[in-house]
Amino acid sequence: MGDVLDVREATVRRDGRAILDSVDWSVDDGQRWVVLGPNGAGKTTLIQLVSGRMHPTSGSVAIVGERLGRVNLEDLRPLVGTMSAAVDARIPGDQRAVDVVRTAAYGHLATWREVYDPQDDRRARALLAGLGVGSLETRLFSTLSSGEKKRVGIARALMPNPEVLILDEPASGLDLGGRENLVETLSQLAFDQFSPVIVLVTHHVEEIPPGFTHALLLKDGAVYASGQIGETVTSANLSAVFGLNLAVSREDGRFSARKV
Ligand SMILES: Nc1ncnc2c1ncn2[C@@H]1O[C@H](COP(=O)(O)OP(=O)(O)OP(=O)(O)O)[C@@H](O)[C@H]1O
Repeated sequence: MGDVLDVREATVRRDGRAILDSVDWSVDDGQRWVVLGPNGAGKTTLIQLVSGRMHPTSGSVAIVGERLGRVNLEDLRPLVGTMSAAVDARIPGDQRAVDVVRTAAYGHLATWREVYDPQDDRRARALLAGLGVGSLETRLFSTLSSGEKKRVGIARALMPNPEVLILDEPASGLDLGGRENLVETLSQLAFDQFSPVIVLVTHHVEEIPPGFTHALLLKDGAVYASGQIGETVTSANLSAVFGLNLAVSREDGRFSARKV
């Protein structure tokens, strides 16, 4: 039983089809997970379950011991911070970076009152600085580059001090430099013992930051493999999941994969 996330035989049915099929997943404190799988494998659906945005059709999902269905989804949401393109798209562009982050303390997307707790203010600025965008705190969100927006989005997700940080394809759309810089920042977060549990959804093994400990491979809505990252992100497993012969290698904590 996972003490932070506990998913048991979770099935989600849509249009008569199991888009998530009897998924078991246990996540404990201190773990950093990557979720991999081809398009349509069910990654987004699983993330919606464990961030309290959707109920399973059958089976159970518990977040820090609180089981979906027994508590209000609204009460569970502050436990999970999410950074995704979908959340980014809802952030009003006329908000300053620091406001985008500190409003998250109250679950809002935009400033709705002028007076903030100075502690929130300090925390928002410290998170921006920690993510390397401290100098941009007064810039309007709409004027930030894609990479800068992603860093502000991660600071925002961390603001309520969640138990779980979910990063849904954080490197998508970034150029090579932006990706490498973000992977480095995420690696620092992964190695930081004070970071919450981290779940990273990605399509590319090159985007797995050093320091990640576990991997979950999804195929056709079901778990194909799950466990320690080195034993799970293997040539045999990825070849089976993606349906082509892949050679996976790992150097200095970084993975790469190519067709053979
Ligand atoms: N509301 C819905 N109704 C019907 N089918 C759905 C619904 N939501 C998702 N699906 C289907 O469920 C499957 C899994 O979708 P999901 O978005 O979870 O996959 P994913 O692994 O995140 O894919 P991608 O990598 O393309 O983002 C897909 O085939 C999708 O079309």
